[in-house]
Amino acid sequence: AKVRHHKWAVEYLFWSPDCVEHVVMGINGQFPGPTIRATAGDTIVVELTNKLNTEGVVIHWHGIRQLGTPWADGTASISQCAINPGDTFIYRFKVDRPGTYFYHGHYGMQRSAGLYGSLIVDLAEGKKEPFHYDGELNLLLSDWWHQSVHEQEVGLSSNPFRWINESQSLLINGRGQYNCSLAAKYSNSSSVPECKLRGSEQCAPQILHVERNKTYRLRIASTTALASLNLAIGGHKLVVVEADGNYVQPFAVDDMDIYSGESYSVLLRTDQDPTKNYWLSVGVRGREPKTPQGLTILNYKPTSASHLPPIPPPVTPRWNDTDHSKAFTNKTRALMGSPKPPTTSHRRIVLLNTQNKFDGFTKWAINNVSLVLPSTPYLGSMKLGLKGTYNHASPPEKYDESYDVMNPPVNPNANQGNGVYVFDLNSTVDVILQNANTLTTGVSEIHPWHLHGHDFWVLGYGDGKFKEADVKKFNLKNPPLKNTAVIFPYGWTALRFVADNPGVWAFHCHIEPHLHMGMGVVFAEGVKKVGRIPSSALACGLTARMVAN
Ligand SMILES: O=C1O[C@H]([C@@H](O)CO)C(O)=C1O
Repeated sequence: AKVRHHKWAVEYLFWSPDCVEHVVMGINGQFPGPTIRATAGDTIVVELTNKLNTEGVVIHWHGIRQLGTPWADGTASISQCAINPGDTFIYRFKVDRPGTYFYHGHYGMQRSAGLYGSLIVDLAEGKKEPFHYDGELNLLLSDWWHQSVHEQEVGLSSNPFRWINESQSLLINGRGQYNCSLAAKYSNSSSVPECKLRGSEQCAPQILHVERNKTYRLRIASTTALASLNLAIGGHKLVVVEADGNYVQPFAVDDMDIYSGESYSVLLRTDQDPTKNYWLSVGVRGREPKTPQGLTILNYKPTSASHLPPIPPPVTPRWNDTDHSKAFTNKTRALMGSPKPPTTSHRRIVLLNTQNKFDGFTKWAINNVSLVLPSTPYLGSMKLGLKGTYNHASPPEKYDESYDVMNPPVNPNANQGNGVYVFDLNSTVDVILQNANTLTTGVSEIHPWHLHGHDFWVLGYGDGKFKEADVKKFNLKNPPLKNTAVIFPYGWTALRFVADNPGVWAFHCHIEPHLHMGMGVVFAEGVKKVGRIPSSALACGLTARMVAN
């Protein structure tokens, strides 16, 4: 096993992700940040210097469990203090399992500002993937706004509330086209002109070059702020083989959904006419798509990449065709031989997701509590037994049974809080995520929930209110292991995990403005067993005083 050392500077850059120049949060002069590549068992060291001048920063390694290093999880107010301007923090952690991952900012809305990149862990030497492939292509998907993240944040926390609305563009590896379209000539209604790109522009699509009759592994991760996406490649099938770093029973689809926080590997067989090129398209699901598709080209060598595909890009399924999304999601099953969940759990918590008001401000709340992070990070507070840094009462384990999930809340007023769900170390926990109607009649939204520090088994999805009888329908045979799972509109999702990783862990909606509006909870287990926390992670709030003494 190797130690892979990286020296990074986070800074604002002028950049044109979608051919319009704005400011992005980049790393070492690059947007997206550099790809980290490692082998399972390696140790990754990132020496991160904050060159933002007027704001703190942290980076979360999404999908890496941080076994034994909970202080390296990169969540401001939870695992560490934000790194101050000019300071350097050293992230040091082991990548114990192969898979497709990514990293991103986890302070304020810095992910929306562009602070992200890919993290790919190869199999340890001598080990074999359960599938064959000849080549690899990497796609990191995101959405992009022209309004600055600071303006977005202020709008979300203003009264009256100002929603960020839909993004201006979708980016594939940080590249999209706003004022023009690669596929303008196929569109009869489009008012945008054909893009005239030379290929060297920051917004020029990254062409996917392939050879005929080969199998490619596409590694796809979504770090969108808001959008749920659907990806398709004209004329080609996609065979899904990995989800969130875990192997799945392979299944073939014409198009696939990917929610923010998810990652997949799909196999692509280049078995089509090699004298042509093909569109790869990415479109918005679950919200009325006011954002044009993200596009790039699958180019068969030696055909010229400038030959536009003869047929229009794949049409994204209708945004509100939830059955299509459910059909895809329900196909995901763990690969035979994968670890199975314990057959029973020690504790079940039910988390109602609602949009609420607090003092006139629009919020999201979980069991009527909207999360406000404390100024002293939990990990240090809890390890050192500090009092008064967060709500010590246990947050609610369920919601009022009479609550009508099909209608807007009768009493829309939520509380604010920052209590912790503390689990017995090594206990098995079930979480039922219960969706509901927003403040608007007839609206329930998609929320992809991401758990830090663990994978969970997805035991099932259902419509309406979760009932005790639904337990009988749990899939205990081959539930997929994931770190992010969606709740569908007006539905529930059941998860099971083993609380075996001493630390304090965020569990939240991966839609960044929703988390900003309070849509998250905090889990903890075995904190007394956590090793020595580096003092650089404790340099704020009440823990700073302990370090000073
Ligand atoms: O949090 C949100 O707020 C808006 C809308 O509900 C109110 O404008 C929206 O679509 C969200 O996802």
